[in-house]
Amino acid sequence: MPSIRPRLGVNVDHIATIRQARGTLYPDPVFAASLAELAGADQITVHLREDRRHIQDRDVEILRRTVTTRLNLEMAATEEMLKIALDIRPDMITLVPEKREEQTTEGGLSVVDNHKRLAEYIERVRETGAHISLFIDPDLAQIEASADIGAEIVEIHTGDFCMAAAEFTNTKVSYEYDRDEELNKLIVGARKAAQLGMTVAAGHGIDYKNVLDIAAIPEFEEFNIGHAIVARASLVGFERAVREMIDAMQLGRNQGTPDETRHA
Ligand SMILES: CC(=O)[C@@H](O)[C@H](O)COP(=O)(O)O
Ligand SMILES: NCC(=O)COP(=O)(O)O
Repeated sequence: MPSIRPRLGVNVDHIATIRQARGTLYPDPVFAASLAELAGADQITVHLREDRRHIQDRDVEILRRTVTTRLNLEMAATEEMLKIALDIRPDMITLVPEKREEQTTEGGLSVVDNHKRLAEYIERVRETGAHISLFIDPDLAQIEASADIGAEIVEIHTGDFCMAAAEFTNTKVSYEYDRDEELNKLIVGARKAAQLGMTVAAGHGIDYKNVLDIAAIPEFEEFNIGHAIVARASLVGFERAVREMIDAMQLGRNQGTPDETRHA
C-alpha cells in the first residue's frame, strides 16, 4: 500500500461553540476554515445540529461561498436538513444520528434498523449533487447495509477506540473498552467497507496521539477531526494545529499496521 497520507477534513464546530458560549460574533468558524485551508486542510466539515448549539445557518451559507477545498455538511436525516442541503449544495453530505440531550455524537447511524427510510432519504439527497457519506459504527452489518443502500462513502465512528486509547480522561468510559479489540474493529471494518467499493473515512474523538494507529490503517482515505485541533489551536494557533495534525497523519500512515494485528 502506498504511504500517501489520508485527506484531512477540519471540523470547525467548536470554534462556533466558543462563540455561542458568549453570544459574540467571534471567533468566527469561517475565518478558522480559511486558516485551516491555508495550513493544508483538504476539506472543511461542519455539523449543523438541529438545536444549533454551535454552527449556525449563517455559517454554512458563508462557508459555501468561501471554502475553496470541499465543504462537508454533517446533518441529521430530517426534512429541515434536506431543505437546507438543497439550498446550500455542499460538496459532501454526511448523515449522522442526533440526540438533543447528548454531549456529543454517541454512536453511528443504524442503517440496519432504518434501511428503507435511509434508502429513500439518500435518493432525495442525491438531488443536491453532493457525495453522500454515512456515519456508522465499525460494525460489519452496518457496513454491509450502507453498501446495500448505495452509500458512496462511509465514515467509521472511531470514538470507542479513542476512548479506549485514552490513558488519562475525566470520564470513566475509557475503561469499558479494550484498546486492541476496538482497533481491530476499525481495521476489519475499514477493510470490509473498501472491499464493498466504498470510500472509507474515519472520525470522532481523534487526537494527535491516537491518530497514529488509525492513520496506519491503509483503507482510511479521509479523516474528519475537530475537537482536538480546536483545543490545540487555542494554545498554539490554528494553522500550526492543523499542520501538526497533517504531520501526525503522515507519520501514522508511514508506520503502517503490522500484519499480525490485521485479523480477518
Ligand atoms: C458526527 C461527529 O462526530 C461530529 O460532527 C461531532 O458531532 C462534532 O460535533 P459535536 O461535538 O456537536 O458532536
Ligand atoms: N465526524 C467527526 C468530526 O467531524 C469531528 O469529530 P471530533 O474530532 O470533534 O470528535
